[in-house]
Amino acid sequence: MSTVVSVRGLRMSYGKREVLRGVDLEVRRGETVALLGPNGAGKTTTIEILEGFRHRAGGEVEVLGEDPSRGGDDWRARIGVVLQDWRDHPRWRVATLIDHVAAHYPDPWDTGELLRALGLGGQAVSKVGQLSGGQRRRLDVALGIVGRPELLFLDEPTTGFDPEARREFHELIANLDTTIMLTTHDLAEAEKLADRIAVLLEGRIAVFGTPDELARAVQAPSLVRWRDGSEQTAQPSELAWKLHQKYGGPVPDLEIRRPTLEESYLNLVERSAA
Ligand SMILES: Nc1ncnc2c1ncn2[C@@H]1O[C@H](COP(=O)(O)OP(=O)(O)OP(=O)(O)O)[C@@H](O)[C@H]1O
Repeated sequence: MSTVVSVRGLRMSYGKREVLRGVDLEVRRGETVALLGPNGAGKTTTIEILEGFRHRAGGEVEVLGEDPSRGGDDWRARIGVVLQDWRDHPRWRVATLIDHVAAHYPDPWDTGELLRALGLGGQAVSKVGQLSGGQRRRLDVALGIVGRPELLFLDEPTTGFDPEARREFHELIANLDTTIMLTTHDLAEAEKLADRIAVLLEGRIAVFGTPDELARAVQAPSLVRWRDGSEQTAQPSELAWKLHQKYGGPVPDLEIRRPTLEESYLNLVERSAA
């Protein structure tokens, strides 16, 4: 599987404040990677460096085979970007704006088809400034994918979506045939969309892997419940074995619940803050 994004020892500072202190990351073609981390961890900074919008202080970065700080128009046309906050063109009509952006790409989506796919079919002639927050966000996504990018960056894509819009958006993203890198604070979203999850903490990637690998690496406690009690433990099979011995056979109503992604994540963040 080929590598689409390769980051080695990425460093970035704002003034004297060092935000990224050696980020290593690799995204393979076709996969969806979620970048998680607390507020201010440097997720947007990382994404903006990969998009070529920000110059790094150090380290090696390659996106679609090029250094983003030197990427030209052809390179940029292969990348789709959905920024966190994009407030412009209030007077443009939705379809006109998409047509305008689509004209910059060699093989764009058909505007009507794209709007329908994003649940914006009824807003084609609405002015951008009159859209609701969720509709505006979907338009951001439309603008990010209209050029059928090989690599799509989504920075907190579903902020402000209602549950139905979020579900529809997840279906759309899951069906996109492209490599995706997204940031989110929604753990359920990361679990649903991402093949692998990277957690950015204190300027480095603390853990990178599937949700299961993350849970194993973090070793957040599992909950063991049985008829006569319950206990949280990082070694559930050990406890189950002890209980087995204590009962002299099968443990009545034994249940082992592994940590959710959210529990693993919070455990990791709390440990780093301690
Ligand atoms: N242009 C800038 N100038 C100075 N400091 C900045 C700038 N952009 C970001 N920062 C600082 O760098 C740190 C990382 O910011 P960044 O936006 O990358 O974090 P984030 O992980 O995306 O946060 P959030 O989850 O809140 O979006 C923060 O402390 C932020 O205040």
